[in-house]
Amino acid sequence: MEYISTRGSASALDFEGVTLAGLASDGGLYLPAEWPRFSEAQIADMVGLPYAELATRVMWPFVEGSLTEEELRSLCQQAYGRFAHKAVTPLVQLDERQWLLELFHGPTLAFKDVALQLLGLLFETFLSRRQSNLTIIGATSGDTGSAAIDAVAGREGVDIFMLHPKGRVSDVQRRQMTTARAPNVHNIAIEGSFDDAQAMVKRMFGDADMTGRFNIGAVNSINWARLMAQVVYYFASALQLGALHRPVAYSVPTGNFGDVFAGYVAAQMGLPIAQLVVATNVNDILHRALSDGDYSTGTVTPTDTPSMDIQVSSNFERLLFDCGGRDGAAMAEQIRSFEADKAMQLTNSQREGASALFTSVRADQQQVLQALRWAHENAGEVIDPHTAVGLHAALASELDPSIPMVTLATAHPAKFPDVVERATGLRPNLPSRVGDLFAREEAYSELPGKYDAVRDFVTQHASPAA
Ligand SMILES: N[C@@H](CCOP(=O)(O)O)C(=O)O
Repeated sequence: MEYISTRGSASALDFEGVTLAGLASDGGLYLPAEWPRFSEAQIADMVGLPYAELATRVMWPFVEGSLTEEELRSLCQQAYGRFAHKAVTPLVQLDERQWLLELFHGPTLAFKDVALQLLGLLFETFLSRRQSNLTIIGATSGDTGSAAIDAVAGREGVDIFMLHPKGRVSDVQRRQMTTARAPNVHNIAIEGSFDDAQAMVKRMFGDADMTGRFNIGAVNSINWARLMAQVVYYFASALQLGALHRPVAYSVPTGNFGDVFAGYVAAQMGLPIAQLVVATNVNDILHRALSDGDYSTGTVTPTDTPSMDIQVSSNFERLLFDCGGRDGAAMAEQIRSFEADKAMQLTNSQREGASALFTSVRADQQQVLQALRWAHENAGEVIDPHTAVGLHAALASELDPSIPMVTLATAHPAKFPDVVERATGLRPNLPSRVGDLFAREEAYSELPGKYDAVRDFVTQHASPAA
């Protein structure tokens, strides 16, 4: 499989190349040169497979040429063997129509583990093959940070620098990152928002001095391998719900558009998906873009759903590129003008292409609390506030009620105990697998929200390229 950049001028790479590169050298995001498509018979053959085997079948077309099928199978077995539920991503029924897809049974209690547990192993495999090393630079609004740290802490040949917006993640989220004590882990709290952190990460990939000295790598969903691994749970859930006989719809709480873009990829591969509902909080750039074509940033408003407090959604570029005719030069120009004006209008073809599968709903804080209460009172389920954003959107959907609607339950409720308690009166307990989180000592550095400060910190602490 060959991968091309959304901005058209970076060299095409194979799967190993894109996994280690993270972001393309022209600032774009990598995508497969064409979508692999399964036949109905191939999809029917996947029904009932254990998760690791299903993951091997679904991801094989993307990795072929860089791994053998047996190598991929072994990595999937290792990655998904660490999950606390045998099904890895179990479905829970809420009522006749509404379902939850629980994605939080990994080590750090959020959907990010599904991809990052595998990505850690992919890095190890490719780096030892090349006898090389990697300086990972990542940004998190709460969940990616701990999942990435868990995946690479203590691994040979990898340093990780994780930026989080100071004071804007939950206590559990922060502690999950800052209590991980391994010499290759560097947590940095920056002044500013997640968008500021994400912008610094992307800037470092374009900083010739840094890329000349270090092998810079990515763990955010700008890295194609992240999205690829997230495609699998759409297959797992849709097949369980009989998607070969009736399509399934999904409501996806999202900030960086990666999780829902993985659903789009599943649909391109032949999975019968009726609709993807993009669920946002009041930081609603995606909702405005999909409903009015208006992709303009505003100030980030801190909410009860901090992981989604994002105004610049990296993966939206992948959708615009794919729906807009895959014109790299036009995409590069559109992004240049967005970066200058902090605003852009979607083209007609981008709007039409997106509307074939996507719709969107925005949830304010009251609606989030109501959805939390709805799940508890109607189905006896305690959900996290991000999942509640998705559930609010799922309940608002006007789709044919015979189509099952699956809300992605992206995080464990115990990551956000205060909000859950405010809505339901119940304070969820942390599962024992996170251990004595509140007894452990924290360690992190604080830096101003300035690129130069982050660059100097990385320069001082990272190992030079090998
Ligand atoms: N919501 C994320 C933000 C980063 O998103 P990613 O999917 O690109 O890693 C978080 O919790 O950190």
